[in-house]
Amino acid sequence: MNYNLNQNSGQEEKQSTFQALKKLIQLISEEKRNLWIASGIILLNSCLLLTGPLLIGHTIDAYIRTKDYHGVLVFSGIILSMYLLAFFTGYFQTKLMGGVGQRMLYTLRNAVFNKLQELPVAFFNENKAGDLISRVNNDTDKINQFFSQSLMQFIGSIVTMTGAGIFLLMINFELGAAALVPAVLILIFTALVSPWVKRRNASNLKSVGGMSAEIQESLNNFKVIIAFNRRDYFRKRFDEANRHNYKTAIGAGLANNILMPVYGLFSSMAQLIVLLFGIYLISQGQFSIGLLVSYFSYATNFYNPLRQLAALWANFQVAMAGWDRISQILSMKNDLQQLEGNTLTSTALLEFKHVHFSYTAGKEILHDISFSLEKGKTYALIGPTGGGKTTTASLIARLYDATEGTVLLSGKDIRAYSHEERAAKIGFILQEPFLFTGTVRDNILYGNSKYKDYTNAQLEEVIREANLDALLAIFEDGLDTAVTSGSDNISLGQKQLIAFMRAVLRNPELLILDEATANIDTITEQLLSAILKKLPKETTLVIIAHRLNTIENADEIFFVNSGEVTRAGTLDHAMDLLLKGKRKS
Ligand SMILES: Nc1ncnc2c1ncn2[C@@H]1O[C@H](COP(=O)(O)OP(=O)(O)OP(=O)(O)O)[C@@H](O)[C@H]1O
Repeated sequence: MNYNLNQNSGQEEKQSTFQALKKLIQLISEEKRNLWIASGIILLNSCLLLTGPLLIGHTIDAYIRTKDYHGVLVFSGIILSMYLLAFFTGYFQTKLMGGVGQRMLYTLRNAVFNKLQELPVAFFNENKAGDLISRVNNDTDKINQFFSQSLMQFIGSIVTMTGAGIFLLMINFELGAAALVPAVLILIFTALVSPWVKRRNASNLKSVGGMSAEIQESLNNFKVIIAFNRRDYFRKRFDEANRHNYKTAIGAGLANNILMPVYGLFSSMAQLIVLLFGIYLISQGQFSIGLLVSYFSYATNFYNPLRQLAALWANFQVAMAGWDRISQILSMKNDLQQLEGNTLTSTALLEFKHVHFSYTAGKEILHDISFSLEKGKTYALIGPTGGGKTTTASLIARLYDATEGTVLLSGKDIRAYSHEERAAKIGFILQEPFLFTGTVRDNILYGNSKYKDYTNAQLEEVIREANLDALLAIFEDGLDTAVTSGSDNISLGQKQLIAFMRAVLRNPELLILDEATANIDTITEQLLSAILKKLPKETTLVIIAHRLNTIENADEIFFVNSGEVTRAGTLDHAMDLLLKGKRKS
């Protein structure tokens, strides 16, 4: 599956506006009732507003011209009450739709965020965090804005226009038909320019995503930027992203506003038609002044909402462009699926059978790899930088699936295990451990529900039994030591220790340490090796290390170079291979 959102035009983009809207409404199905109520109110409001001009015309012809002031007063009262009712129902509907919009935003953001949680590592390799944040934050808000502010006006405008159109035709068909000709031209124009308007808005949302990615990257790397004094470089990069966003925003703004003057022009044309044709009909004795006043009112009731629709239609296109970007994420599927009913085919704890792997199509990183790991043994993966050690370990932990060949865990295809089963069996300490804001305790217990209700004293006991107490003692406040976002208050080595404790406490059958001691001093490193020696004897260890002293106790050493894994025999032989490999590269 192509996980790159900016390359993947996605099926979602090809769907019609109607299909897109249908899917969006499905996602917020629990709001359907409120949408119906609000639509009912809009219908009532439009009926109230539409009967107004008819009553005004009637008041002029029946009471003002005959000087029946009692009738004028009664009808003025009726008209005023109708407008007041329309005001209160309008207020209620605005309140209702504001709630709908906010709940929709909540549901959408949850849906997108939950989908992100389901997606594999490959998805995050392909997409920048800043762009994803912009989709979760900004694009969902565009949809909220349309639903909370524009949708009901949109429906209201259409209902009012339809009603006014019917009245125009009913009062005088020829005059009505003539008055509606400009509206037909407007519809054709709108249908023609809408795809262009949507494209302009999509390009603007994309550039907002790009800018957000730029900000995220420079904030993440601010220490390097300051240390290398590259502020100007990043300023320039941000300026370019900002300029691009500015240009696309101007383009989108132009597209969104182009409808307005065109609609205005056609509305004025319609009024001129009504005036000239109406005067002609009065001169022929076929029309009264009262009717012409009502007629003008209906023509205004038809063309004013139409003018409003120009702005609302642009909002709708922005929302649909946002929805396309969101539905691209929602349509992504995790291709690391669980296989059904797999039988035992190997006795080893883990086995690679003719495994090939590519991160991107056409560039193979691992070539036809076969090896097996036995229960309770310690293995080391050594090899030159970029040789494929982390990639091999990532396939052992099923962060990715092999492009070809099979990985077996306890004799079964690794794809036959659920994510929970696999995570319980395999512990992986990454090169760059990631910690969450909280305490050392929160981070140690991350993904480990077994001890979540333990008191600190009970947990300390468990830590002592696992021989990890000397590591915990390194932290000033023990389990309560604060870890802040970005974990800048603790050292890289300390981060590795927390990741180490986290993995060991889960008691996995297979523990992978990818350069897990690279930032740790020699004495603490010896402490870690002692802990590793005391792990349950059936635990299998896979250690990736550049420092060879960390692997001297390995039962077997694999040499990983240029995407090939070979048995390296003794430590001396492995060092020989490593030196040769380095000389070659
Ligand atoms: N996410 C990725 N997308 C594309 N290519 C990648 C990705 N990660 C690694 N590679 C490529 O795969 C190859 C093997 O990388 P890998 O990280 O497995 O090497 P390594 O032996 O662990 O190196 P090191 O000792 O520096 O950690 C490299 O050529 C690298 O450029």
